[in-house]
Amino acid sequence: MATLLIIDDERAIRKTLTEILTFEGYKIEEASDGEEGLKKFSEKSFDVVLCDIKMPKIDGLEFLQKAVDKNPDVPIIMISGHGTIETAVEAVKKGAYDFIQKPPDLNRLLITIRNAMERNTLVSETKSLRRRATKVQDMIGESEPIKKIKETIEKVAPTDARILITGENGVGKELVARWIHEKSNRADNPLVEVNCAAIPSELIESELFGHEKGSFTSAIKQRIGKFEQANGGTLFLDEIGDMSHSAQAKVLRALQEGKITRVGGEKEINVDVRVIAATNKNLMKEVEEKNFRLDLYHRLSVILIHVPSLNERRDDIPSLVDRFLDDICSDYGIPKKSIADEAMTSLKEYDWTGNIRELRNVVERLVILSNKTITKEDVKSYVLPKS
Ligand SMILES: Nc1ncnc2c1ncn2[C@@H]1O[C@H](COP(=O)(O)OP(=O)(O)OP(=O)(O)O)[C@@H](O)[C@H]1O
Repeated sequence: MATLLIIDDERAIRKTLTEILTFEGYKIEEASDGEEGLKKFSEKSFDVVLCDIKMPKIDGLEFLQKAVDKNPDVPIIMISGHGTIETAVEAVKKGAYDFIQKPPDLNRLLITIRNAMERNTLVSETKSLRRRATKVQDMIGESEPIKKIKETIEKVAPTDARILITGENGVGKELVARWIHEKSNRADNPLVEVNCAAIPSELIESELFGHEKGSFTSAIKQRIGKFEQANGGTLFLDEIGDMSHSAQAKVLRALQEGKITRVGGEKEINVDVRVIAATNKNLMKEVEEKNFRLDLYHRLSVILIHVPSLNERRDDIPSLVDRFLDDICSDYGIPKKSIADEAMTSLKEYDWTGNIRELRNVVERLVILSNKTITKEDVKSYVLPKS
């Protein structure tokens, strides 16, 4: 549900706006002056902010400036009373999305909010495009398993075969999926990622297949699901082992027929999507325990890629550490720190239950806390042994 922040010192205006917008299906938070508004704005994320211009303490313009500094992506609509229209125009020049006049005209208000939300989606879509334009991170490692994974990627990427990637958390499953997409004929189209474990089971179907307006209480407008967004490209279903039974059935149908139906809709929509799935679970065990459908398992696992844990390929640790030192020091804008041989040996022997993600965090910690050269003592002090 979209959340709006209304900042106005006039209680009556806040009350009216809240009533109207709640009725329209928005979730509303109120603030009675710019200061309170700014506090809420910093604490939570909002889809749109409505802000009065004339207020005590921090006024609308000052709020705008500070809010834009904090998060330029949230559209702010100014509410202007008599005599503040010029200020409202100025506010728009300074980054406000638009303004509406008091007393607010209902239609104009709703349209402005809707447009603002749409712009917001565009902004995030452009960002994800930009992210896509940046190069996929190198896959570091010369160990036998990594070499084999790289060879497999070369072979399977150009086909449309579905791939199941298995391995513990933080081993690089997502990176493997990105490389497969990058080297496929679909690379110019989107790679859309869904983390099935992060989405509540009652929302997963709408997330994957979209919904029609009004199909359930919070479905205030039509929404395009991830399958449609990934059309022509790749859909990466991460943590597939956590998907609900009913979503599994629908995904199976989408894979069998290449068609989906939005939640609450009737129309069948053709989708051309290559699915790559990943899981840290033993899916066959999930099948035996009846948590996962065998037919879906077979559909997803034409090619299996297992990414071994870092503890099983310790030879890759030095080159990973070296790359992370490079990246982190350049992010911090400092000369690259070096690492003593003995310190590297300690890192090679450490128990990396958190895999590569943990290794990167540890290297970042060492960069921050150590002097020019990371010593064995640094590793001893800052990388605590696991019991
Ligand atoms: N071979 C590699 N070379 C360089 N960086 C890597 C490599 N493998 C993984 N990483 C980095 O380690 C981090 C974790 O990798 P990734 O997110 O791909 O793991 P994952 O297995 O998908 O984790 P999860 O199961 O928790 O989603 C990322 O920042 C990734 O870029």
